[in-house]
Amino acid sequence: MTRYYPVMLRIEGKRCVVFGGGAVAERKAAGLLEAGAAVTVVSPTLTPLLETWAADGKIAADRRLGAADDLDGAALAFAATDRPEANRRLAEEARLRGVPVSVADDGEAGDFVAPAVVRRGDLVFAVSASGAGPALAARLAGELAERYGPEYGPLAAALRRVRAEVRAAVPDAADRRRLLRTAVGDAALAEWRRLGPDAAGAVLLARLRALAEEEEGRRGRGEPPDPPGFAHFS
Ligand SMILES: C[C@@]1(CC(=O)O)C2=NC(=C\c3[nH]c(c(CCC(=O)O)c3CC(=O)O)Cc3[nH]c(c(CC(=O)O)c3CCC(=O)O)/C=C3\N/C(=C\2)[C@@H](CCC(=O)O)[C@]3(C)CC(=O)O)/[C@H]1CCC(=O)O
Ligand SMILES: NC(=O)c1ccc[n+]([C@@H]2O[C@H](COP(=O)([O-])OP(=O)(O)OC[C@H]3O[C@@H](n4cnc5c(N)ncnc54)[C@H](O)[C@@H]3O)[C@@H](O)[C@H]2O)c1
Repeated sequence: MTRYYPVMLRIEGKRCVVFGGGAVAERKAAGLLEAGAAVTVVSPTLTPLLETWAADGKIAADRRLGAADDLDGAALAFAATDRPEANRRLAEEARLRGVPVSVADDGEAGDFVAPAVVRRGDLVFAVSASGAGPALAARLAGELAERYGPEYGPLAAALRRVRAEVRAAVPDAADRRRLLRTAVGDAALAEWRRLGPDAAGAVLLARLRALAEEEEGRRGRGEPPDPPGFAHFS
């Protein structure tokens, strides 16, 4: 059993090679495109959607069997053919070149595994069962998608601006930390939604200070903080 280390990779514009052109390859290519990668699919056959992406220039497609030199200059590789021997061989070639590779039919044979992903703008949920049960990862990600709907996308964008404002305007570290915790409480999140993405930085900061003062008041009266999970910070 492998204990994986989760990361958020910057792969925009980087060459990512997917071997195979079936449903699994399509899913990996879709995830890579979401992150702006330069995707090359190498496979004798492609799904209709992969064909469309190739025709539209969204991906590069080489309609043939995968070969070792496809890996030259790659940042990531995915061995997602339906041929276990081909996947294993391509994974070995990737490793020789120092290219991290995932293996679709045998997670343990690769350097990394793909999580189930839910994107809400800057907010990204990635769930992994470390190869124990991809369907469980997919199910739990589905639950997160229901709990955290599309409204969390713009909300994260507003929070990014609030945070920039606080970092620029509040020199005291403890004060900053207190404000930035208040900025992710239920009341603040509702406020960022209400004010929308175009509110002036000074307005956002003024609202945040007011909310922090209300919170101080609650704390003074012995009432629970917002959000409740932050109790252990204070
Ligand atoms: C999460 C997700 C992300 C993605 O692919 O982008 C993903 N698999 C998904 C779906 C899925 N995959 C499979 C089923 C059928 C049910 C079942 O078999 O359980 C379903 C469910 C479905 O289709 O609904 C079959 C399967 N998958 C792997 C093997 C081989 C093996 O176990 O080693 C086999 C058997 C093949 C065979 O029998 O021939 C291997 C891997 N699949 C992984 C990721 C990595 C581990 C992640 C983890 O454990 O968390 C890993 C190790 C490598 C990798 O691919 O990175 C995506 C859900 C996306 C979403 O819907 O949100
Ligand atoms: N990791 C996962 O999420 C997951 C999920 C389901 C299945 N699987 C495994 O992944 C494999 C692929 O699944 P699929 O549904 O996409 O299969 P598929 O049969 O739909 O597609 C396989 C693709 O690989 C291509 N191919 C075959 N040999 C090749 C080679 N040497 N080089 C390049 N391309 C080659 C085929 O032309 C085809 O396009 C399955 O065999 C299964 O073992 C993995």
